[in-house]
Amino acid sequence: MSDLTLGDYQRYGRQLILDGFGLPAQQKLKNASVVVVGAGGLGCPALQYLAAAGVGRLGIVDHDVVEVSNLQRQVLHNENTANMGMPKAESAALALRKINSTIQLDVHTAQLEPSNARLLLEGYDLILDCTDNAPTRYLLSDVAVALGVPLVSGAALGFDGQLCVYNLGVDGPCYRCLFPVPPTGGAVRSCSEAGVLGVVTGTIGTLQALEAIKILAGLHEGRPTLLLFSALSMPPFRSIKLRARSKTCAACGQDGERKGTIEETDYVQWCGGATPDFEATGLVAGDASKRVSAMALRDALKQDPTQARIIDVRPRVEYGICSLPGSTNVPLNELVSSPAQHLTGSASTLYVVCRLGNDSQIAADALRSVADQSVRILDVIGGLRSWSKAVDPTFPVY
Ligand SMILES: Nc1ncnc2c1ncn2[C@@H]1O[C@H](COP(=O)(O)OP(=O)(O)OP(=O)(O)O)[C@@H](O)[C@H]1O
Ligand SMILES: [Zn+2]
Repeated sequence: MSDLTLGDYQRYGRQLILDGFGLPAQQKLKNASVVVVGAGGLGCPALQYLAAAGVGRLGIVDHDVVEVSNLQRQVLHNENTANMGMPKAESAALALRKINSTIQLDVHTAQLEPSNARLLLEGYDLILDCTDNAPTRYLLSDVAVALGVPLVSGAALGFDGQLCVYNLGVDGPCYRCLFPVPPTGGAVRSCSEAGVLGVVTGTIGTLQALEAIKILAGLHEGRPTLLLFSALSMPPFRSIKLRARSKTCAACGQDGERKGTIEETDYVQWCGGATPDFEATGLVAGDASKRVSAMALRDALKQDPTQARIIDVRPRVEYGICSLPGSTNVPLNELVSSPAQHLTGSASTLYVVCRLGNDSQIAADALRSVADQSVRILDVIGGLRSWSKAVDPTFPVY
């Protein structure tokens, strides 16, 4: 006997009539629960389609608040919720209730951590990883293994994306089977550093919802596959067949030594520490012999602009968006490959800037390695983000 209401038949009619879907699949969706961790670029489209398709219970976990820079791709949020600084989990729920008021939403404005992960995620049939950092990816994978539920994982950066279902069925691999050790710090870049196209997160997030619906409705073929998406290639999709679960995997293998150790694991440390956050106000101390605040750069320019040369190491496309007057653009890779070539001019101090204050440190070190004592080389803490916060509010933030 169907537990669909008359309204359900009307609402889901277009998928109910699909051959191979029908009433049985719709009922499975109605009785199913999915928790989506991250209500950002991937989580928003995923949640949107899961709610619209009638997944009976959706959990939303995100600790962050909505900002204007999210609206380019995080399609459940809007200008009002950004201006209010509303938590993303609430903002997403607000939009989802307008799409489908018949489903249950569990809103968790919380950061998923080893101490709360089991509690927040247990009781759901499936987990969606829509986050953007390695520690959370490992944590989610370990919890999915511990709870015995599939994990649909997405990632997007620049023009590229990835999609994979972990822990599927009896022998589907987990994230650790594929990546037993975390990538090294330098290899990991975030969307805020490297940029991302909204349609790319939209594509991957939508595919995450599709995988989830297939699994819940019993339509998934069950073969573990890694799907790679590259928006600038034609065709844009490639898929790689994955091996079954690794017997030696620390999490899901036979003697998995990590089993039962989630709460005791420092995932951030294991992944090489937190990404430094130089959302500077200009007040960060730093090593005074090597680093200065944006305000100190402003003062130096006021005092004697002829003695301050500014090298901006951002990529050309970013320099084209906005730049400090009098600065020279030398993208980081060019500078690092031949630093001596850029030690020209008569200024006594060379200031190195970038967007957030990370690349400028690498560039300043490269310049110091070839410079003599006559020139001081300083990088600007917090980069141009700090310049617009602490010195010139009319300078664009992007
Ligand atoms: N451990 C975690 N617990 C809860 N939410 C998380 C966790 N790690 C990441 N997230 C959330 O995952 C989402 C990732 O989405 P996305 O990268 O599109 O957003 P963003 O971090 O706001 O972007 P940007 O880097 O441009 O500021 C974010 O909303 C972030 O708050
Ligand atoms: Zn494994």
